[in-house]
Amino acid sequence: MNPTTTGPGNGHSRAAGRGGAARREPFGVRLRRAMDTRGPLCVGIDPHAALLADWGLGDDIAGLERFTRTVVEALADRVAVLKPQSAFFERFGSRGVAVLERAVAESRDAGALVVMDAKRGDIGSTMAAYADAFLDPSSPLFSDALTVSPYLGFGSLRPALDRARASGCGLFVLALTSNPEGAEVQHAAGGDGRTVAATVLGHLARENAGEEPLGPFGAVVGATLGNSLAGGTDVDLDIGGALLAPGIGAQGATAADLPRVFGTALGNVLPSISRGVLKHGPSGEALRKAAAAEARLMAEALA
Ligand SMILES: O=c1ccn([C@@H]2O[C@H](COP(=O)(O)O)[C@@H](O)[C@H]2O)c(=O)[nH]1
Repeated sequence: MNPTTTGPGNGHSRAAGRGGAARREPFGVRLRRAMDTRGPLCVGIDPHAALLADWGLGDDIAGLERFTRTVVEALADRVAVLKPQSAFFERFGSRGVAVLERAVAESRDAGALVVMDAKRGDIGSTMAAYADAFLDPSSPLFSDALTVSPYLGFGSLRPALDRARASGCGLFVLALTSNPEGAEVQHAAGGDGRTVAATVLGHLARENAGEEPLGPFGAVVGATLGNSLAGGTDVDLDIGGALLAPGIGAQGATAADLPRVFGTALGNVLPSISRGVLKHGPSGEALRKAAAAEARLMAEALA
């Protein structure tokens, strides 16, 4: 992470407008550049009730507003990616969503890429509406990328895949999640004998084929997976897209786990930390120091 970075690092300029009348560079190009110049780190904006209390804030809209503004002002001009967790905003209803809208716009204006962690997934016709909500440049929640769930069938994501590509955006598709319960679905074998995770990753590799330096479609693969991918699995993480790796910090994984989990795909990993950085607030300076230290650790681990 370059602490002196202040300009837009996301291929988006005010001149082009937030939605961007000019054609946006593909997400994989923008993400690679952001990781290379700002450091390979995604910081999650997860305003847990417990964190609001730790920061001396109320579990109310004013607390949510202050928390979010502090994180965006401290980090959006220097970290590669910010990842607001939509659930923590939705729980305050429309006023929480308004805070989220401002956070997305201000983060992007300050140069961070925004991955909206909303984990949407539905039948194709409804996926088209989710694509309108998060991947249409005219939407108030327009983000650089969206997390999506493939468990209604990878093909049900088609409207979001197409919209993301057309808008210069990306998707992160759940493949091997960081929580222990994920294995019962993701390691299950389908009719062809392949695990669900391998099938999802195979689809992503095909969608990204020919895209350099990274395709627009990434996978979520938890940093918590330990040795579970070491030999004897059908999982291939070389999908030509980024691997968003949550689970570092509060969920127990560390930078030292990354080489073991990701093997030859290590160079495409985007480590993600929420509480592990946010616990250093409410001081903006302390948040910046924590994020810079994590970015350094991650860069070393991925080198
Ligand atoms: O497999 C997954 C997918 C998403 N997440 C999300 O990342 C953050 C993790 O927060 P920490 O405080 O760093 O544990 C959170 O928003 C999750 O919903 C994940 O953890 N695992």
